[in-house]
Amino acid sequence: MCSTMQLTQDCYLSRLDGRRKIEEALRYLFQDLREVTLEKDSELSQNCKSSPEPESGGDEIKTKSYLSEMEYLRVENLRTAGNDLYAMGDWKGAIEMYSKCISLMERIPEGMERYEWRTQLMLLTYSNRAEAHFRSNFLEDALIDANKALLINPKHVKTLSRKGKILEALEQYELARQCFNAALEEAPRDLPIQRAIARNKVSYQQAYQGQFDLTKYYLDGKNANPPPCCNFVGPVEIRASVAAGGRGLFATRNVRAGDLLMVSNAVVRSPDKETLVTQLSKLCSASRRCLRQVQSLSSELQILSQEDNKIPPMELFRPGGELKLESAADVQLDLVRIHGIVKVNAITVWDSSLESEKTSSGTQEPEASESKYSALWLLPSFMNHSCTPNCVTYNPGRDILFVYACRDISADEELHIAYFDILKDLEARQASTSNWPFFCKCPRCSWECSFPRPLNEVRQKLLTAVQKAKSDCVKCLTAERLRVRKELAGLILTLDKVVESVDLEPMYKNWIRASIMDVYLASSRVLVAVLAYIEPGIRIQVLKILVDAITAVGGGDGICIEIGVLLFEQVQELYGKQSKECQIAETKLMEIFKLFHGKLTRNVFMALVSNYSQCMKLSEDWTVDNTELWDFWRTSVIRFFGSRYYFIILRMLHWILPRKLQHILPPPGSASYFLSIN
Ligand SMILES: C[S@@+](CC[C@H](N)C(=O)[O-])C[C@H]1O[C@@H](n2cnc3c(N)ncnc32)[C@H](O)[C@@H]1O
Repeated sequence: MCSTMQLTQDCYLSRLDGRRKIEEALRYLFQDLREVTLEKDSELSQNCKSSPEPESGGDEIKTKSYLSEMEYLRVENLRTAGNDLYAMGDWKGAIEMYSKCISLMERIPEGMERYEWRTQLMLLTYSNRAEAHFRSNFLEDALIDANKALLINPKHVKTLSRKGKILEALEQYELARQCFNAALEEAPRDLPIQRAIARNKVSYQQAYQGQFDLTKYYLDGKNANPPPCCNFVGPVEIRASVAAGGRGLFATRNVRAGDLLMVSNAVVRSPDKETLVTQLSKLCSASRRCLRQVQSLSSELQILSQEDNKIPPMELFRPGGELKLESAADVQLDLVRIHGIVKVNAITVWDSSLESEKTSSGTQEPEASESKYSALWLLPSFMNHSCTPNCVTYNPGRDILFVYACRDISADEELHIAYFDILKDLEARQASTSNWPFFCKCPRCSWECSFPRPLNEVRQKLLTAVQKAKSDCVKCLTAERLRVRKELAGLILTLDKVVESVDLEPMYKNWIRASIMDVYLASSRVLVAVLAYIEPGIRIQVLKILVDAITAVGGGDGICIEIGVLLFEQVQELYGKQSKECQIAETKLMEIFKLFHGKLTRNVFMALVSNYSQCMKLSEDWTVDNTELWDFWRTSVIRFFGSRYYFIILRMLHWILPRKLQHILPPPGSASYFLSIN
């Protein structure tokens, strides 16, 4: 019987090849067996006719479960078709074929003649279907299949390593390690398994111990990609938030500024939020774990959702947490709710390819522009907003979000991040929160609400003065410009004297400074633009004020690092690299970096300083304005050599001067490069 079946199968398959084979097979397989007509192939049909039919009558179970020769042939063909579709990357088609194949095989009872053959085939089909499920993100289904295959043969190497991979995707790194080790025992020289074990070791350290090594990423500069990072859940817990209502994230123990609290990979990302909804819906229908995680997020659709205020178990988010392989039927998520979840929780971040333009990492702003994308991070979605937050987010790219404590936090304290730029006055911050259905009552907002003098008015006046001085700088003649800029330098210090003279605790003074930060920044950027003319001591003083104010209010934003780096460079220049002042400035800058990047080695710290420094030089805002210098060169060249030879001389100077000094010449294309003098 076996040889007849083999012959039939060979006859049939030998006539089909490549795509035609699959198409033919599919057409054939989808027909009811009774309708299968193989007349076209006389040889094959003859063989089929000659194969024995199942015996009629007799034992009831035997006749029902016993497959006809045609059905045996069909089992083989279904499996082959499944494999072919799998090879073509059609996971859905492959799963369908394997499933049909399995249900046919299930009809062969134990003790039958071909039971051994059926067992082997069942093992391979389950194993392949596990892989197809894995590739289409049906992780729990993939695990169920891998388990079934391993029940048949617990030492099947391919299935063991597949199961390890699936378990890793389900964040079960310890169980994954056991699978890879078992596979290695069977195949000690298998390189992919050895590599999987090495990878698993890194994942284990990241997910369970919070050890992430981004050294290479930092040293490779701004165009590098961070390494894959696992989710990590540090000393945090979801609890009811009395202050905000709903839920919030809390510290479970005391943490120090710069400690890593969690790492999260976005589950979906897209430039537009509509696509996020589609992606999320697809993901939820594939993975029950993901569905339960997403379902626990707030949608703020009070009528539709009772989930919004439930406290989900941390196990749901913790790598290695309990894994339930339940059916999808008991958990449902409709599109309206997914829309709500995306609206409330998706964060808009800068695209990592535009790293240099990043001003703040991971601020939640509902509006998306071309250079930004929206993504949904699960556990960080439980963090509420504060205008004086104790946590910062850092997104190095690859949809990874690191959350660091930006100040010391006590056990049971609620963790907050800033949803938007908080270096603004109360009115502007309140305008930002209007995108969300809440009114910020954080200590800073509450204090500013009761502040007797409306800060905004003062800020507006100062800003107008700065703006006027800035435009005067551009319009007036060189000598005049210098005077105006010196006045501007005075303005920022006068402003700070006013703030300093107010009878308040230093923290409140810094809150005021943070609220009028745009004035400080506008003025300080102008200050930086006239590096050559302003006394360096003043510059350092101003930059120090800014760094202190920003760290006091939020513990650090991208801008804080920029100013910190600028301050460090100025101190280096003024006092020398070996000076005590420089060492103090370096320690301070390292503290600031720690808030964003955790603890760093000096090597990495220096590389990061240089990266930021380069980015700032490229960024328009911080570009040193050398217009006066360029104008001086242009007028001198024209005066001595005449306008006829101006361009030739200029080009020669560009050629002769070392790279370091090139900046003193007007760069080609700049306004100062051309002959006309404004
Ligand atoms: C990303 S969710 C934060 C977690 C949410 N509280 C929960 O229970 O799932 C954002 C929502 O939390 C609430 N929220 C965030 N910060 C808040 C604050 N400072 N005060 C009041 N509600 C806040 C708002 O309803 C906001 O739309």
